[in-house]
Amino acid sequence: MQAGGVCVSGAQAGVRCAPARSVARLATAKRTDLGSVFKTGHARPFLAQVSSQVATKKAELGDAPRSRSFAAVRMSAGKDAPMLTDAAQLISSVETFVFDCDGVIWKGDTLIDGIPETLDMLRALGKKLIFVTNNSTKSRKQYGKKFESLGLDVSEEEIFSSSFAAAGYLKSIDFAADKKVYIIGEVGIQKELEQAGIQYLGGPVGAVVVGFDRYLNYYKLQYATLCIRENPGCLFIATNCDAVTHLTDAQEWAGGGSMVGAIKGSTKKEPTVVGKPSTFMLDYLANKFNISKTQICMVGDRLDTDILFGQNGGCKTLLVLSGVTDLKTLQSPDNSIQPDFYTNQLSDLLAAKKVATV
Ligand SMILES: O=C(O)COP(=O)(O)O
Repeated sequence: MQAGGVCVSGAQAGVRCAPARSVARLATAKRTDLGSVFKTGHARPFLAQVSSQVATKKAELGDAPRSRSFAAVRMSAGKDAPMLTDAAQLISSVETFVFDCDGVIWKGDTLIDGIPETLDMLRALGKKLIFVTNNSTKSRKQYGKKFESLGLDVSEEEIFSSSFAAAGYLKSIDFAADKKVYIIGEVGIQKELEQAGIQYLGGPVGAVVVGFDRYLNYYKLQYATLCIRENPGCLFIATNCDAVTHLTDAQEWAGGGSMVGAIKGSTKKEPTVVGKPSTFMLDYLANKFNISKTQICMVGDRLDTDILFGQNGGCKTLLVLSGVTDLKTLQSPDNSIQPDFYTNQLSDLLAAKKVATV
């Protein structure tokens, strides 16, 4: 278990992660609060680095590196995606909506405008709703509580997180019962591994799972590196490679891709990615609910994860501009990932209701 910045798993048991408490404070700070957070002693150099990354991040957004471990990657033929003008037509053309969470449903812990009404409308129209998040910090059960705390009626069975995907992937390959997993990540991965009956404390380590980890430190990097480099057959699994995430709605923060990038750097190995855009979760849920993927509309705010995920699975795709992708990035000549449609935010689908009631 890892709690409050103390690492109590694997080789680094009991090691205090110096900047962890400050990171936790920073996570709840608005941009204007950063000054007071900076005054904390040991956090200053660390936070100075964070601040400069935040300043340059927006310019980098269209350039998130893609893992080569994905299955086939479908790119559109360089034609700009049209803006969604007929929400009713899109809604009637599919049976299921798969929603990304961060940037579509919420930003950090803040609900995006119009979400409850939009979900209610889609449910009233008989659509199946599924929520898929690359953020591995929570288990499906914990996400259920998050939805509830935001006033959304979503059941655990409708939620698929990359923490769940990591455990599901290991089960799907019959991960050896006598081997353990070493986790760079937070409690969500631990809980999902427990649920799947997979051990993650001690050795021998047969797989390293890397997810978003606010308590990352050098010892964790070193232990994961040793396992991957020196344990014969040790797997390197990434929950996701997202460049940024929303710890708060006030700014974007270094995402799970930064932790995965560190291990790629030290091992020179490519991970098996189980989160979006890998189709592992899509295949799983399509199979579980017996849904044809052509009857799914994938809605997301990221091109290189959500939209690619939908396209890799043969789904319709809708990009919303309420998250990390802006219109400029979508329409940049450097962007080769074009959704079927784009719109400002999910609640634009409510236009279908207006049409129906006129
Ligand atoms: O927070 C992340 O890294 C990604 O989360 P998302 O898949 O819900 O957008």
